[in-house]
Amino acid sequence: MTAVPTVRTHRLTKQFDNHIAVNHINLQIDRGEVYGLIGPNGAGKTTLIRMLAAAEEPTAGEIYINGARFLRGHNNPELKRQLGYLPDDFPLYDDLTVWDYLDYFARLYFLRDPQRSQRLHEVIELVELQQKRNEVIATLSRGMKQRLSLARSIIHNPTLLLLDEPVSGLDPLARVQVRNIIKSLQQQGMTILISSHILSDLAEICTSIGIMELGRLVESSRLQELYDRSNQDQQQLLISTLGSLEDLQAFLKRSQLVQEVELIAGVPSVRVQFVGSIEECAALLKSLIDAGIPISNFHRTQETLENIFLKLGYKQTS
Ligand SMILES: Nc1ncnc2c1ncn2[C@@H]1O[C@H](COP(=O)(O)OP(=O)(O)OP(=O)(O)O)[C@@H](O)[C@H]1O
Repeated sequence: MTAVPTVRTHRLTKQFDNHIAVNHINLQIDRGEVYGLIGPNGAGKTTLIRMLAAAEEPTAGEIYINGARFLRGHNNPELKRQLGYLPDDFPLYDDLTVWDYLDYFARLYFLRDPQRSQRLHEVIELVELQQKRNEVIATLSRGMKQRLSLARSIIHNPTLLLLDEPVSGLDPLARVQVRNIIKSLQQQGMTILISSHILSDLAEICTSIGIMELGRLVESSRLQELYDRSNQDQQQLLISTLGSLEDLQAFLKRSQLVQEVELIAGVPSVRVQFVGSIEECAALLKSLIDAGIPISNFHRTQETLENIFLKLGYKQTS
């Protein structure tokens, strides 16, 4: 029996006046995935996330969370209990302490003591705000505030966490901290949907990627599949030798699968554009060794998610 996906949508659509912001989207996110949603400004990511979070009513289509359907015009309390949502502009209450703020939200979810206090300790530890527990929110840095918002969105231990641009405006260290929290939540079994324009961050944490363009989901794949597909067309190899660079270059140029060989300044290495499969790549390495060329490094580089996105040719909205 196949497992029920955590999120499934069927022809999900949102129209604002004459503008279709989300257009017949069939999305599936399996349990335990970290699903990265990317796409240019105005592609419809926020609108899609808001519909999944029950913050926006769809114009048409269906949403299923863990197999149960969101009912139109119904409060869906059981389903909402399974959702955590961090919008990109959620207000914090500056005068409250970290503890009181989280306690307030825990009460909204009817968590009772001693479980409520225990859960507060857990999430405060997870987002590393133990030292700031009794500080008022106004005194926190931007990164700390974002970690606190993340703690608020998971206080009720949801199965699905929806994060809309959670790292925008954060410095590199603060982004690492948020990434680490997301990794911990995934290890605890949470399914996470995250939108971001910082593709290098998504590449670090995501298991799958969806690309939106003009309201449509134009790509939805496992991250590894995207990498494999992009590597099928062309790969870059970095090869170093202890011997003569000229011999190495001449040998490589005889291979029909090598399109270009470029010397790298200052080091005994070449950069090679290679158009073969991974097996042919292994065969190239073997042939170099068989030919007696002393190879000291042979590295097949991974295309970045950013390059894959650009190579796929997705365009900006107007
Ligand atoms: N409440 C609304 N009323 C009218 N149009 C809206 C509304 N919300 C969003 N839109 C429009 O729907 C389209 C999709 O917007 P959305 O915010 O979902 O895109 P996005 O991919 O999240 O963009 P960004 O990356 O800039 O956050 C845009 O053209 C936007 O102007």
